[in-house]
Amino acid sequence: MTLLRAEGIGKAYGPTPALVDVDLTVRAGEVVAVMGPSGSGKSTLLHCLAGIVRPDTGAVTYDGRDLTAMSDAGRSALRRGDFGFVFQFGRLVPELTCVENVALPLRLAGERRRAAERKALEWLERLEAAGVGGRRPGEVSGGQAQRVAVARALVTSPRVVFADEPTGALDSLNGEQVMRLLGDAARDTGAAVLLVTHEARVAAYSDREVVVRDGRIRDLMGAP
Ligand SMILES: Nc1ncnc2c1ncn2[C@@H]1O[C@H](COP(=O)(O)OP(=O)(O)OP(=O)(O)O)[C@@H](O)[C@H]1O
Repeated sequence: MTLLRAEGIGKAYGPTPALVDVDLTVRAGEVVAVMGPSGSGKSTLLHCLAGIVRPDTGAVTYDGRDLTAMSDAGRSALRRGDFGFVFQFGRLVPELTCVENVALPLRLAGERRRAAERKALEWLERLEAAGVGGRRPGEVSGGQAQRVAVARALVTSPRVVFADEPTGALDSLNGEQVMRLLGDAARDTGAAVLLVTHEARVAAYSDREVVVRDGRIRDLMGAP
Protein backbone atom coordinates (compact mmCIF):
# COMPACT_ATOMS: atom_id res chain seq x y z
CA MET A 1 0.00 0.00 0.00
CA THR A 2 1.34 3.43 -0.93
CA LEU A 3 1.68 5.49 2.24
CA LEU A 4 3.63 8.50 1.08
CA ARG A 5 3.89 9.91 -2.42
CA ALA A 6 5.71 12.87 -3.91
CA GLU A 7 4.53 13.85 -7.37
CA GLY A 8 6.50 16.31 -9.46
CA ILE A 9 7.82 18.22 -6.47
CA GLY A 10 10.19 21.12 -6.96
CA LYS A 11 11.83 23.44 -4.47
CA ALA A 12 14.24 26.33 -4.96
CA TYR A 13 16.03 28.48 -2.40
CA GLY A 14 16.31 31.78 -4.25
CA PRO A 15 18.10 31.03 -7.52
CA THR A 16 19.31 27.61 -6.26
CA PRO A 17 17.11 24.71 -7.39
CA ALA A 18 17.27 22.11 -4.61
CA LEU A 19 14.68 19.70 -6.09
CA VAL A 20 13.44 19.43 -9.66
CA ASP A 21 10.32 17.47 -10.62
CA VAL A 22 10.81 14.62 -8.14
CA ASP A 23 8.51 11.61 -7.92
CA LEU A 24 8.90 9.16 -5.05
CA THR A 25 6.64 6.56 -3.50
CA VAL A 26 7.06 4.96 -0.07
CA ARG A 27 4.93 1.95 0.81
CA ALA A 28 3.80 0.98 4.28
CA GLY A 29 6.53 -0.95 6.07
CA GLU A 30 9.21 -0.22 3.50
CA VAL A 31 12.71 1.06 4.35
CA VAL A 32 13.85 3.45 1.59
CA ALA A 33 17.37 4.90 1.55
CA VAL A 34 17.94 8.23 -0.19
CA MET A 35 21.55 8.57 -1.27
CA GLY A 36 23.52 11.13 -3.23
CA PRO A 37 26.34 13.64 -2.97
CA SER A 38 26.44 16.56 -0.56
CA GLY A 39 24.10 19.36 -1.59
CA SER A 40 22.16 17.16 -4.03
CA GLY A 41 18.81 17.77 -2.30
CA LYS A 42 18.41 14.76 0.00
CA SER A 43 17.47 16.68 3.15
CA THR A 44 15.17 18.97 1.20
CA LEU A 45 13.38 15.90 -0.17
CA LEU A 46 13.01 14.43 3.33
CA HIS A 47 11.71 17.75 4.68
CA CYS A 48 9.15 18.03 1.87
CA LEU A 49 7.91 14.46 2.42
CA ALA A 50 7.66 15.06 6.17
CA GLY A 51 5.62 18.23 5.72
CA ILE A 52 8.36 20.42 7.23
CA VAL A 53 9.10 22.27 3.98
CA ARG A 54 6.36 23.10 1.50
CA PRO A 55 7.49 22.41 -2.08
CA ASP A 56 7.08 25.22 -4.64
CA THR A 57 5.50 22.86 -7.17
CA GLY A 58 3.93 19.40 -7.13
CA ALA A 59 2.19 17.59 -4.32
CA VAL A 60 2.97 15.31 -1.38
CA THR A 61 0.25 12.94 -0.27
CA TYR A 62 0.33 10.93 2.96
CA ASP A 63 -2.28 8.23 3.39
CA GLY A 64 -4.35 9.88 0.69
CA ARG A 65 -4.16 13.36 2.24
CA ASP A 66 -2.50 16.24 0.38
CA LEU A 67 0.16 17.60 2.76
CA THR A 68 0.85 20.57 0.51
CA ALA A 69 -2.75 21.75 0.86
CA MET A 70 -2.88 21.32 4.65
CA SER A 71 -2.59 24.17 7.18
CA ASP A 72 0.59 24.47 9.25
CA ALA A 73 -1.37 23.33 12.30
CA GLY A 74 -2.70 20.30 10.42
CA ARG A 75 0.78 19.31 9.30
CA SER A 76 2.19 19.77 12.81
CA ALA A 77 -0.51 17.52 14.24
CA LEU A 78 0.23 14.92 11.60
CA ARG A 79 3.96 15.06 12.34
CA ARG A 80 3.34 14.58 16.07
CA GLY A 81 0.84 11.78 15.62
CA ASP A 82 2.01 9.76 12.64
CA PHE A 83 5.68 10.55 12.05
CA GLY A 84 8.87 9.93 14.00
CA PHE A 85 12.18 11.72 13.45
CA VAL A 86 15.83 10.83 13.97
CA PHE A 87 18.54 13.35 13.14
CA GLN A 88 22.31 13.14 12.81
CA PHE A 89 22.85 14.45 16.32
CA GLY A 90 20.17 13.04 18.60
CA ARG A 91 18.77 16.42 19.66
CA LEU A 92 17.87 14.99 23.04
CA VAL A 93 16.83 17.34 25.83
CA PRO A 94 19.99 17.66 27.96
CA GLU A 95 18.19 18.31 31.25
CA LEU A 96 16.11 15.12 31.07
CA THR A 97 17.31 11.56 31.65
CA CYS A 98 17.35 9.22 28.67
CA VAL A 99 14.16 7.49 29.84
CA GLU A 100 12.46 10.87 30.23
CA ASN A 101 13.63 11.85 26.74
CA VAL A 102 12.10 8.74 25.21
CA ALA A 103 8.91 9.21 27.24
CA LEU A 104 8.59 12.87 26.24
CA PRO A 105 6.49 12.43 23.05
CA LEU A 106 4.05 10.27 25.03
CA ARG A 107 3.91 12.80 27.87
CA LEU A 108 3.22 15.59 25.34
CA ALA A 109 0.40 13.46 23.96
CA GLY A 110 -1.10 13.32 27.47
CA GLU A 111 0.04 9.92 28.75
CA ARG A 112 0.66 9.58 32.46
CA ARG A 113 4.25 9.59 33.59
CA ARG A 114 4.42 6.05 34.90
CA ALA A 115 2.90 4.44 31.78
CA ALA A 116 5.00 6.64 29.47
CA GLU A 117 8.24 5.78 31.23
CA ARG A 118 7.41 2.07 31.28
CA LYS A 119 6.96 2.12 27.50
CA ALA A 120 10.10 4.24 27.14
CA LEU A 121 12.12 1.68 29.07
CA GLU A 122 10.76 -1.15 26.91
CA TRP A 123 11.93 0.74 23.82
CA LEU A 124 15.34 1.39 25.33
CA GLU A 125 15.61 -2.35 26.00
CA ARG A 126 14.77 -3.10 22.36
CA LEU A 127 17.44 -0.63 21.29
CA GLU A 128 19.93 -2.30 23.64
CA ALA A 129 20.31 0.89 25.67
CA ALA A 130 18.32 0.17 28.83
CA GLY A 131 21.48 0.60 30.91
CA VAL A 132 21.66 4.34 30.24
CA GLY A 133 18.01 5.08 31.03
CA GLY A 134 18.77 6.95 34.24
CA ARG A 135 21.58 9.08 32.77
CA ARG A 136 21.41 12.42 31.02
CA PRO A 137 22.38 12.64 27.33
CA GLY A 138 25.65 14.41 28.23
CA GLU A 139 26.70 11.32 30.21
CA VAL A 140 26.33 8.71 27.43
CA SER A 141 28.30 7.85 24.28
CA GLY A 142 27.30 9.00 20.79
CA GLY A 143 26.11 5.51 19.87
CA GLN A 144 24.03 5.26 23.05
CA ALA A 145 22.54 8.70 22.43
CA GLN A 146 21.48 7.66 18.92
CA ARG A 147 19.84 4.52 20.30
CA VAL A 148 17.92 6.78 22.69
CA ALA A 149 16.96 9.05 19.77
CA VAL A 150 15.71 6.05 17.78
CA ALA A 151 13.70 4.83 20.78
CA ARG A 152 12.16 8.30 21.11
CA ALA A 153 11.23 8.27 17.41
CA LEU A 154 9.53 4.88 17.69
CA VAL A 155 7.81 5.13 21.09
CA THR A 156 4.66 6.71 19.63
CA SER A 157 4.30 3.88 17.06
CA PRO A 158 4.69 6.20 14.06
CA ARG A 159 3.70 5.01 10.60
CA VAL A 160 6.70 6.72 9.02
CA VAL A 161 10.14 7.34 10.53
CA PHE A 162 12.21 10.05 8.86
CA ALA A 163 15.92 9.61 9.54
CA ASP A 164 18.38 12.22 8.26
CA GLU A 165 21.94 10.87 8.48
CA PRO A 166 21.05 9.02 11.71
CA THR A 167 24.46 7.35 11.78
CA GLY A 168 26.45 10.28 10.38
CA ALA A 169 28.15 11.10 13.67
CA LEU A 170 28.94 7.48 14.61
CA ASP A 171 31.85 5.17 13.80
CA SER A 172 31.02 2.47 11.28
CA LEU A 173 30.39 -0.32 13.82
CA ASN A 174 28.02 1.80 15.92
CA GLY A 175 26.44 3.18 12.75
CA GLU A 176 25.63 -0.26 11.45
CA GLN A 177 24.29 -1.39 14.83
CA VAL A 178 21.98 1.62 15.10
CA MET A 179 20.79 1.08 11.54
CA ARG A 180 20.15 -2.62 12.17
CA LEU A 181 18.17 -1.79 15.31
CA LEU A 182 16.19 0.92 13.52
CA GLY A 183 15.47 -1.35 10.56
CA ASP A 184 14.44 -4.30 12.75
CA ALA A 185 12.23 -2.15 14.98
CA ALA A 186 10.55 -0.58 11.96
CA ARG A 187 9.93 -3.98 10.37
CA ASP A 188 8.51 -5.33 13.65
CA THR A 189 6.09 -2.41 13.97
CA GLY A 190 5.29 -2.07 10.25
CA ALA A 191 6.57 1.52 10.12
CA ALA A 192 7.99 2.84 6.86
CA VAL A 193 11.42 4.45 7.07
CA LEU A 194 12.78 7.19 4.85
CA LEU A 195 16.50 7.26 5.48
CA VAL A 196 18.92 9.88 4.16
CA THR A 197 22.50 8.67 4.13
CA HIS A 198 25.65 8.95 2.07
CA GLU A 199 27.04 5.69 3.44
CA ALA A 200 26.50 2.61 1.27
CA ARG A 201 26.92 0.33 4.32
CA VAL A 202 24.02 2.07 6.02
CA ALA A 203 21.88 2.08 2.89
CA ALA A 204 22.43 -1.68 2.65
CA TYR A 205 19.91 -2.08 5.49
CA SER A 206 17.14 -0.64 3.33
CA ASP A 207 14.72 -2.46 1.04
CA ARG A 208 15.27 0.03 -1.77
CA GLU A 209 17.71 2.79 -2.64
CA VAL A 210 17.09 5.95 -4.61
CA VAL A 211 19.80 8.38 -5.66
CA VAL A 212 19.39 12.15 -5.81
CA ARG A 213 21.72 14.11 -8.08
CA ASP A 214 21.38 17.84 -8.71
CA GLY A 215 17.87 17.75 -7.26
CA ARG A 216 16.68 14.92 -9.52
CA ILE A 217 15.99 11.35 -8.53
CA ARG A 218 17.03 8.04 -9.93
CA ASP A 219 15.37 4.91 -8.53
CA LEU A 220 17.92 2.11 -8.66
CA MET A 221 15.43 -0.72 -8.39
CA GLY A 222 12.96 0.85 -10.78
CA ALA A 223 10.07 0.34 -8.36
CA PRO A 224 6.73 1.73 -9.54
N1 LIG B 1 17.57 26.84 3.90
C1 LIG B 1 18.27 26.92 2.78
N2 LIG B 1 18.54 28.12 2.21
C2 LIG B 1 19.22 28.22 1.06
N3 LIG B 1 19.68 27.16 0.38
C3 LIG B 1 19.47 25.95 0.88
C4 LIG B 1 18.75 25.75 2.11
N4 LIG B 1 18.67 24.42 2.36
C5 LIG B 1 19.31 23.81 1.35
N5 LIG B 1 19.79 24.71 0.46
C6 LIG B 1 20.50 24.40 -0.81
O1 LIG B 1 19.71 23.45 -1.53
C7 LIG B 1 20.55 22.43 -2.09
C8 LIG B 1 20.15 21.06 -1.53
O2 LIG B 1 20.45 21.02 -0.12
P1 LIG B 1 20.14 19.75 0.80
O3 LIG B 1 20.46 20.12 2.20
O4 LIG B 1 18.79 19.25 0.49
O5 LIG B 1 21.22 18.70 0.24
P2 LIG B 1 21.73 17.33 0.87
O6 LIG B 1 21.83 16.38 -0.28
O7 LIG B 1 20.91 16.94 2.01
O8 LIG B 1 23.20 17.73 1.36
P3 LIG B 1 24.12 17.11 2.54
O9 LIG B 1 24.38 15.68 2.17
O10 LIG B 1 25.37 17.95 2.45
O11 LIG B 1 23.37 17.30 3.81
C9 LIG B 1 21.99 22.86 -1.79
O12 LIG B 1 22.46 23.58 -2.91
C10 LIG B 1 21.84 23.74 -0.57
O13 LIG B 1 22.89 24.67 -0.52
